[in-house]
Amino acid sequence: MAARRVPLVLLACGSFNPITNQHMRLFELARDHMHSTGQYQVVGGIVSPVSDSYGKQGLVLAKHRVAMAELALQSSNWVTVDEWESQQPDWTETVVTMRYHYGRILKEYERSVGMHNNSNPSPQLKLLCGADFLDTFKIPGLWRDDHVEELVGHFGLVCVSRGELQPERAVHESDLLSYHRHNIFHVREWVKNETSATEVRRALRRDVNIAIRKIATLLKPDKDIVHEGDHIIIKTLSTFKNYNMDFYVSQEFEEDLSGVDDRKCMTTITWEGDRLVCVQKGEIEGRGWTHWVEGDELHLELRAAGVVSKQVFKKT
Ligand SMILES: Nc1ncnc2c1ncn2[C@@H]1O[C@H](COP(=O)(O)OP(=O)(O)OP(=O)(O)O)[C@@H](O)[C@H]1O
Ligand SMILES: NC(=O)c1ccc[n+]([C@@H]2O[C@H](COP(=O)(O)O)[C@@H](O)[C@H]2O)c1
Repeated sequence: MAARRVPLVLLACGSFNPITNQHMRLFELARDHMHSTGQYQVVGGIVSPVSDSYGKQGLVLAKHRVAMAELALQSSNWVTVDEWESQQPDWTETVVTMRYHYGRILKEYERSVGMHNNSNPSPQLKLLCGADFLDTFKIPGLWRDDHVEELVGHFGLVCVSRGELQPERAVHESDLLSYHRHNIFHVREWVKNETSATEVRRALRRDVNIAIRKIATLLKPDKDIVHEGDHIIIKTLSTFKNYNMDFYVSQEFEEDLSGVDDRKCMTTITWEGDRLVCVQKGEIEGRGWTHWVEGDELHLELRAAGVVSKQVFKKT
């Protein structure tokens, strides 16, 4: 009788700032590879974005990184985003995140064993990473030795090649990694792919047209409104762009939206009862918006060429 395969969950920790299609491909490559060993059955994948306190330059707020990852992974039936790490008040070391998920996975398994009396092998959790991640083990002071030991000795690593990096060499040059090499799985990505979150952010910064419009639909912005008589400032704060609208009620002004979606228009904002109504005369017919408050909610209706979209903001 064939030995039963070990159920395996793959966990990827990182900034996901933002998630890219290469992150999603990592999971697919790793799953195929682990299945090809004949020992494992990959039963799930987890994307775990770091918390805001990681403090890396340009790190977008966790709620946006999580929201983008959730949308990106909607089409996957086995990889999900987990918010736990991203919501921790302090930066969480990777091994601590692994312990948390493994504890959760084991509890679930024990519950199912109790219910079905099954004799399947216990599940395992392995860290899924790119070759650049493995290279960071050798940076002095970045990783505790006992953490690396636990990571590769107890859990295990599935490492996907990235560019010219040589993860096999990194393992060979470390006594600790070499000792646990049987628990480090190397996956070769043969398709040359230089996608990186840094490059995606750079492209977004430089080309605000198509990319920013697409990303804007994924963001959850905050609104900060300062209201002094007829002078109103509405700040729309999101991670890729902040936009300030500074105006006097009933006074037409030229609105420069070049940092948002590359257009200028002549804008007038007036009160209609307790609703703030904006008319934007420019390239698109019937463009404008209406803001109003209902209890704890700020409502925004956006209009353009007969199309209406709505946003609701919760008071914080
Ligand atoms: N193109 C890629 N090939 C292999 N691994 C990748 C690739 N892109 C990301 N990864 C891996 O995905 C994990 C999470 O990556 P992370 O969020 O740090 O993205 P990143 O693209 O490396 O970001 P940045 O460019 O900002 O450093 C890491 O283990 C990283 O090595
Ligand atoms: N000692 C540790 O546990 C340790 C050290 C450095 C980075 N990391 C993790 O590696 C990942 C690195 O992500 P970035 O490549 O986006 O910086 C993050 O998830 C971070 O938490 C962990």
